[in-house]
Amino acid sequence: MSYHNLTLHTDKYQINMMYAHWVNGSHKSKAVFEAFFRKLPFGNGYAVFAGLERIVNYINNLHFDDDIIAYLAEQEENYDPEFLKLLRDFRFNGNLSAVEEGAIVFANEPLIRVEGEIFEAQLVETALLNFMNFQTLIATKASRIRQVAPDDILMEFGTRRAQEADAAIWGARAAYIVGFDATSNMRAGMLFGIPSKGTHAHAWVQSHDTEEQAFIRYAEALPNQVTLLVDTYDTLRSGVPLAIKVAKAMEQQGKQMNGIRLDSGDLAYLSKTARAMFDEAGLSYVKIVASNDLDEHIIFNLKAQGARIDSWGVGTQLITAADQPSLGGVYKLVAREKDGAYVPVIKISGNPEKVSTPGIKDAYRIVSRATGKAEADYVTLAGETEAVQGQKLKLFDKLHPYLFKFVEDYDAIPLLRPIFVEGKQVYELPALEQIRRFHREQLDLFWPEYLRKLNPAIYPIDLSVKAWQQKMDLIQEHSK
Ligand SMILES: Nc1ncnc2c1ncn2[C@@H]1O[C@H](COP(=O)(O)OP(=O)(O)OP(=O)(O)O)[C@@H](O)[C@H]1O
Ligand SMILES: O=P(O)(O)OC[C@H]1O[C@H](OP(=O)(O)OP(=O)(O)O)[C@H](O)[C@@H]1O
Ligand SMILES: O=C(O)c1cccnc1
Repeated sequence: MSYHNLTLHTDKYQINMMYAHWVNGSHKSKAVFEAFFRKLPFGNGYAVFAGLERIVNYINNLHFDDDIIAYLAEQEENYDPEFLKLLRDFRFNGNLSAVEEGAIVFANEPLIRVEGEIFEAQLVETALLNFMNFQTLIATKASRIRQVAPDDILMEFGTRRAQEADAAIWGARAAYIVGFDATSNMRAGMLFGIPSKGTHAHAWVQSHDTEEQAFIRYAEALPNQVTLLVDTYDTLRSGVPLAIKVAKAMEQQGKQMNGIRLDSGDLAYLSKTARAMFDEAGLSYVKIVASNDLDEHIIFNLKAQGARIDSWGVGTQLITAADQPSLGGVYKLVAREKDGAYVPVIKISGNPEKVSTPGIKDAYRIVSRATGKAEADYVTLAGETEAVQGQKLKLFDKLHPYLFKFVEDYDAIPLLRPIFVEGKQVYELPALEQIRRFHREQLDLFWPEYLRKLNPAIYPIDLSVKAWQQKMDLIQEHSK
C-alpha cells in the first residue's frame, strides 16, 4: 500500500456520486465548480491564497492503482466491475484555473475553478478544499504576525504542536510565503528550500551538571550559531550573566555569539533588562529571541511595552491557527451541461449570504492607474469583457445594490490563471522566492486600512451587472 497516492483522499460520497453518475450514463456530462470562502478568518481584512503547489501535484498524480481498486471492490458490493475498470484508466482531463499562491484574496470570489466531466470534477472537491483551506488559513495567520513585526526575524517553530506531519511542513511553507524568515522543521527546509534555524532546548541545559558547562559546550560545538536558552533556572541572575561570560570568551577566540532566547516570564521586562546587561558588557550585537505561546496580539503588545526583542519563534498559535482552526472554503457547482450547452445553477438558502452566485465566473482586481492601489475586485460572468476594456465601471454592493460608485482609468487584472487545460499542466509552478516576491507586490496594491489587524476597512467585492442580473433571475425562477 502506498501512503503517497492521494487519489482516495476524498469523501466516500464523491465516489458514490461518481458511481451513480456512471450508472445513469451522466458521468461524462460537463460541469463547472468554483471554490471560495464566505468569511475572512480571524476578523482579518484579507486572506492570502496558498495551496496551489500541493493541488497541482495532487492532480498530476491522480490514479486508481490496483490496491485502490481492490479496496473499493471490497468496500462496496454495488460497484460494478465495469465502473472499477473505468477508474483504472482515470486521469484528470479537465480545466483548472486558480489564483496564484501569495495572492491577496477575499470572501465570495472564485479562487479555484474546475471545469470537466462531472466524474472528475466531483472527485477532486475534498482534496482541493483540504489543501486550500489549511494553507490559506495558515498563510493568513502568519501574515497577521508579519504585519505586527514588519522588521523583525520571524521563525516558525510549530511542528511539535501541528496537526500531524503534513500540516507542519505545508504550514511552514505557508508562513514562509508571507514573509517568515525561517522554519525549525528540517524536512520543510529540505523539501522547499526554506532557511532552517534553531536554538537549543531546556533539555540541553538539564543534561549537564551546570548551566555554565552546557553553554560552554554548546558554543564549542556550534560556534557559528550560538543562541543560548537562558531561562532554565533564573534568567537574570544566572542565564544572562553566564551567556555574557560565554560571549566574552568567544570574543577572545575571534568569534561572536548570535543571541539568547527567552522562553518564559515577562518577556517585555526580561528583554529590556537583558538588553541593558548585554549593552553594558559591550555586547550590543547579541540578539534577543523570544518564544512562548506567541501570537500577533502578544507580539503587538510586547512591542507596545518597549520589549527589546529582535527575533520571534512562533509555534502553536500559528501552526494550529488556534483562534480559528479552520477556513470554511466551499466548492460549489455553478454550471452544468444540458443539451450540449452550459446552464447556470444556483443554491438557494434562507440566509441571503449563502445563496450561491450562479454561472461560470471570472474575477478581476480593479487597480486605479492614478494611485496604483486596488479599488475593488470585480466578479463577472466568464467571457464578459467590460471589465477588461477599461471603460467606466459601476461597482455596487451585492446585498445593497443602491450603494454604488463608478471607477474610471483602471487596470483590470485577472485573478484566475489557467493551471490545467484538458488535463495538461500549462502553468509553471513558481519558485518559492518568486511567490514571496509576488506576495509583497500584492500587499503594495492595498491601502493600509485594509491590512490592519483590528477592525480593518472592508474591501469591496462586486458583481458585474450581468452576473447579478442572472442571479436575480434564477432566484425568481426558483421562487415560482
Ligand atoms: N509582558 C508581557 N505582556 C503580555 N504577555 C506576555 C508578556 N510576557 C509574556 N507574555 C505571554 O504571556 C503568556 C504567559 O505564559 P505562561 O503562563 O506560560 O507563563 P510562563 O512564564 O511561560 O510560565 P512557565 O514558566 O510555566 O512557562 C505567554 O503567552 C507569553 O508569551
Ligand atoms: O510556544 P510555541 O509558540 O508553541 O513555540 C514552540 C515552543 O516549543 C518549545 O517548548 P517545549 O516546552 O516544547 O520545549 P523546550 O523544553 O525546548 O522548551 C519552545 O521552547 C517554545 O516555547
Ligand atoms: O529552535 C528552537 O529554539 C525551537 C524549535 C522548535 C520549538 N521550539 C524552539
